[in-house]
Amino acid sequence: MIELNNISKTFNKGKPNQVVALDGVTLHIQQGEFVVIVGSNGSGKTTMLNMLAGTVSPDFGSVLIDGKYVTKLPDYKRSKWVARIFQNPLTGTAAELSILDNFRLAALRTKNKGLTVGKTENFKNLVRDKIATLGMGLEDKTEQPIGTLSGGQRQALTLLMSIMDDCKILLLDEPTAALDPRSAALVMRTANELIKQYNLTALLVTHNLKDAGSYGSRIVQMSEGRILKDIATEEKYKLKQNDLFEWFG
Ligand SMILES: Nc1ncnc2c1ncn2[C@@H]1O[C@H](COP(=O)(O)OP(=O)(O)OP(=O)(O)O)[C@@H](O)[C@H]1O
Repeated sequence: MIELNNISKTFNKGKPNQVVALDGVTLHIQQGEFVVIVGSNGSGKTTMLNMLAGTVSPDFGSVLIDGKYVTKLPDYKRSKWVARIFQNPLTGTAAELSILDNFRLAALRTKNKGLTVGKTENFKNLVRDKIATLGMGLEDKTEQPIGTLSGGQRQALTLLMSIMDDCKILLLDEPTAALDPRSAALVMRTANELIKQYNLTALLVTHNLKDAGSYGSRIVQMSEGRILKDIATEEKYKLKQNDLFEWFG
C-alpha cells in the first residue's frame, strides 16, 4: 500500500543550518497495517509523514501509494487517499461552524461535487449515524458550533470526518499530545476502532510509551533520519515497557 524507497531529505542545503532530516529511508507498509513510529526529537518522524502527505518532497528516492508513483504529487492531490490528524484539536476544524458544517467542509475537500455536497437529508443522517458510533452522545448536537466541544470530543470528530470518504491512509502525528490523559485515551481508542472498522493503513507518531506499546501491529524506531529498528506483530507484543523506553532515546 505504501512504499518509501531510499528517501533522503536535507533542509537548508549548503547553509550553516543545514539539517539531514531523512537519510536513505526505506519503508514498505502493507494495506491494513498500523505502524507506530517512535524516536527522539528531530529524528525525522514528522518529515516522513510529510513525505506521505505530500507537503514535503524528497531530494532522492520515491514514494508509491497503492502502486502509484506519487513522489511529485502535491498534498491536495493525495488528500482523497491520505487523511492526517495533528497534535492540536483546533487544527482541521472551524470552531465557529457547526459539527455538521465541519463535516460538509470535509466532504467538499475530497469530493468533486461543488457546493451542494452535504446539503441533503441523506448526508445529515449519515453524519448523525457515524457520530453515534463514537458513543459520545454527540449525534444530537450536530447543529452546535464545534468550538464548544472539549478537545477530546473535537479530536474524535476530526478523526471521523477525515476518514469518512474514500481515505485509505491515516497519518496520526502525536494526535493526543495536547489532551488530558482521559481525552487522550478516548481519542486513541477511537482511532484504533476506526482503523479496524475502515481497514485503514495507519501511521502513528507518538512520544507516549504506553500508546506505543498498546497500539499498532508494527513499531519503527527512528534516529538521525534513519530507521534503526522495525518490529512486526508477534515480536511487538513481546516488547516490555522497559525495552520500549530505550527506543525513545
Ligand atoms: N521545514 C523545515 N525546515 C528546516 N528544517 C526542518 C524542517 N522540517 C524539519 N526540519 C528539521 O529536520 C529534522 C527532523 O525534523 P522532524 O520534525 O521530522 O523530527 P521529529 O522526529 O518529528 O521530531 P519531534 O519528535 O520533535 O516532532 C529536525 O532537525 C528539524 O529541525
